[in-house]
Amino acid sequence: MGKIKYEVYKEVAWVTINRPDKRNAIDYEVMDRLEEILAEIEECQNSKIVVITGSGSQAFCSGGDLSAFHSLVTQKEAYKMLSRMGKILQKIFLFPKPTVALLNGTAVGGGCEIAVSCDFRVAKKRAKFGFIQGKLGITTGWGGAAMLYERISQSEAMRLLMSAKAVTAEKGKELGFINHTVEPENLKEECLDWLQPFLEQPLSVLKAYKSYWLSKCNENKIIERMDEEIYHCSVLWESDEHHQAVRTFLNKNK
Ligand SMILES: CC[C@H](C(=O)O)C(=O)SCCNC(=O)CCNC(=O)[C@H](O)C(C)(C)COP(=O)(O)OP(=O)(O)OC[C@H]1O[C@@H](n2cnc3c(N)ncnc32)[C@H](O)[C@@H]1OP(=O)(O)O
Repeated sequence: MGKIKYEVYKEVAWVTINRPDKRNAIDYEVMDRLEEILAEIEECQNSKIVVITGSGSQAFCSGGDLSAFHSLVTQKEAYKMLSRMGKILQKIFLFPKPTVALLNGTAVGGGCEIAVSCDFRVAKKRAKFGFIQGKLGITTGWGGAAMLYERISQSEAMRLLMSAKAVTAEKGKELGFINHTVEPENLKEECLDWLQPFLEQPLSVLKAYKSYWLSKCNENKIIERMDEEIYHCSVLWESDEHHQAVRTFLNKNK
């Protein structure tokens, strides 16, 4: 089984990051497959909605693979990786079909950026999420802040980003970041139940409503703000604080 599982089931395209032993961290192979699968889903007439989730019961996604990206030292090296994943999240944010992040567990760092790139977030009860990048001496690096400011209020978005703290799905519901919570036992079916009213509409209607939202967003402005954020993260990436924080994490189990 590859690092991403993809199937169409009950008119939903299910995309599952499949690295549970690494808390579904994103590496270059995951990026390769995400690019391929998103292109396939865009053309597919058998799916009306895209759900992105993670394998296992512990994590949705723990962000960038710190082992894989530890070798990126300079701003230029970091920017190449960050901008590649940033383009993937731009594609998800601007995707013509409705998109859903199904948080099957913890979402931290870039994992939250994947979640915020989706139109909706459905979370397992007691899941936690956190834009924790500040603890690594960087900001969000895949455009997550720009997208978060489109999803919830400025002050709550800024609080999540600047505090770099993980919060519960219940708190996320209060903020309007989490749209629905489901019991852990039957995530996929409960998520499908919540999506059922959407699935009763023709794909053409769902795509039209998504396009009205994207018109309001001003796509070019979103892309510009995401690119600016990605560049700033790549500059911070070079800092000793960031490299030390990554070393600390990678040495923690040694
Ligand atoms: C690239 C930039 C990007 C961005 O913002 O644009 C980012 O995402 S920066 C943020 C990067 N992510 C992190 O700092 C999170 C690191 N992981 C954790 O904090 C924890 O693993 C957590 C909370 C996700 C889960 O904790 P838990 O106790 O359940 O698991 P372990 O920590 O014991 O981890 C199990 C196993 O997975 C490996 N792991 C977890 N996260 C990552 C990761 N992001 N990259 C690489 N490897 C990861 C961890 O090392 C353990 O491996 P093992 O071989 O079993 O020791």
